[in-house]
Amino acid sequence: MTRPVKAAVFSAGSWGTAFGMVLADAGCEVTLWARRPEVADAINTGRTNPDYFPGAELPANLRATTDPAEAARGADFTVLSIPSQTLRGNLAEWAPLLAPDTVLVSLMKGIELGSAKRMSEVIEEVAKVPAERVAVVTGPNLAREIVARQPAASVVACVDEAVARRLQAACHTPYFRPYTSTDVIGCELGGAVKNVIGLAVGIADGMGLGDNTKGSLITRGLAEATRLGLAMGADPLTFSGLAGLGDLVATCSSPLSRNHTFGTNLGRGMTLEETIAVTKQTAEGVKSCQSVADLARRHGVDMPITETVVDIVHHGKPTLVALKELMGRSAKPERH
Ligand SMILES: NC(=O)C1=CN([C@@H]2O[C@H](COP(=O)(O)OP(=O)(O)OC[C@H]3O[C@@H](n4cnc5c(N)ncnc54)[C@H](O)[C@@H]3O)[C@@H](O)[C@H]2O)C=CC1
Ligand SMILES: O=C(CO)COP(=O)(O)O
Repeated sequence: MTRPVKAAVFSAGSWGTAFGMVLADAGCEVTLWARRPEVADAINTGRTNPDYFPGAELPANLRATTDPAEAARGADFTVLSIPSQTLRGNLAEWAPLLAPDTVLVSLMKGIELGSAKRMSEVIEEVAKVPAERVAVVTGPNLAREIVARQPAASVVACVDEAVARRLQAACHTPYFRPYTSTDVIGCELGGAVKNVIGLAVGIADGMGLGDNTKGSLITRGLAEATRLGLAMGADPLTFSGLAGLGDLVATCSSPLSRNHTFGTNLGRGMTLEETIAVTKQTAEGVKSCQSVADLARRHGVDMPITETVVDIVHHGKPTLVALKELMGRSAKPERH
């Protein structure tokens, strides 16, 4: 008899809990690492994570612990779902605890500030593992809808296709349909850039602008992601898939998106400080817009919407001025 696949998920936030549930529903034995003992207790005794998903019942094969060594022990897959900017520090602590040969799986949609590294690059560097042992899950996967077991598709990417197929089997459920890819670069860029465009669309929504603006921002945002991807060696077709267009559509249409909501609050006239104060969960685009803009500059790629988001969010540029400048750039042919 073959033993069940074991998965460790760091941590018990919104997407960590939801993806842990997906893995458990797919038949894995899952241990979530929670920072706070009350969260681990609620999961183990009440089968719920009330801070994130009040009322949602979690499966019995999803357990939680505050002990990272216990979570990591014997895991075939070690899933990482924490804010991108904390990954390097946290993983340095967890690396000595990781099961030998475990596959590290990033759920994170950010780019490291300063280094401008993708999450899989940070993982390879800190855990000292080859690219063949690092995978990425990305796509239109708003955690709250996943916890409600509403149908969604996703992409599991690894440079080693056999590893991607193993992960695909480990997280395939009647409501969660993962597709494999070997384009890790494209998948990670798709996730990081869509958060920045989600902020831009949120700002436009908050300013009271309509669906023509939204359609324009999504499409030209996709062109920015594709251009950056091409410059960095990604497959441009990845951006018209789930990791690109699919996630842009979900994020830019949904009030469940933290990036979209963050932008909407800014667009309505809240200050950055006020917006941060009312944002309870991770909105990766707020920091990653700077690292995406940095990547673009390093690769000589023009990303005007991304630059505009940086100007509004970090340099306090008034939204109307930023909009006028964005629309007033020199006329061009439509290119990706
Ligand atoms: N929530 C969603 O719908 C989705 C989120 N993602 C991505 O998943 C990643 C995680 O996001 P969420 O789970 O949504 O965020 P969250 O804010 O709901 O949860 C973050 C988790 O990280 C923990 N954490 C925060 N700071 C930490 C630190 N310094 N050290 C260790 N742990 C820390 C928190 O306790 C919490 O458990 C992000 O990169 C996000 O872009 C991707 C797809 C869907
Ligand atoms: O990545 C997500 C959906 O795929 C979640 O988006 P937010 O991080 O903006 O909530």
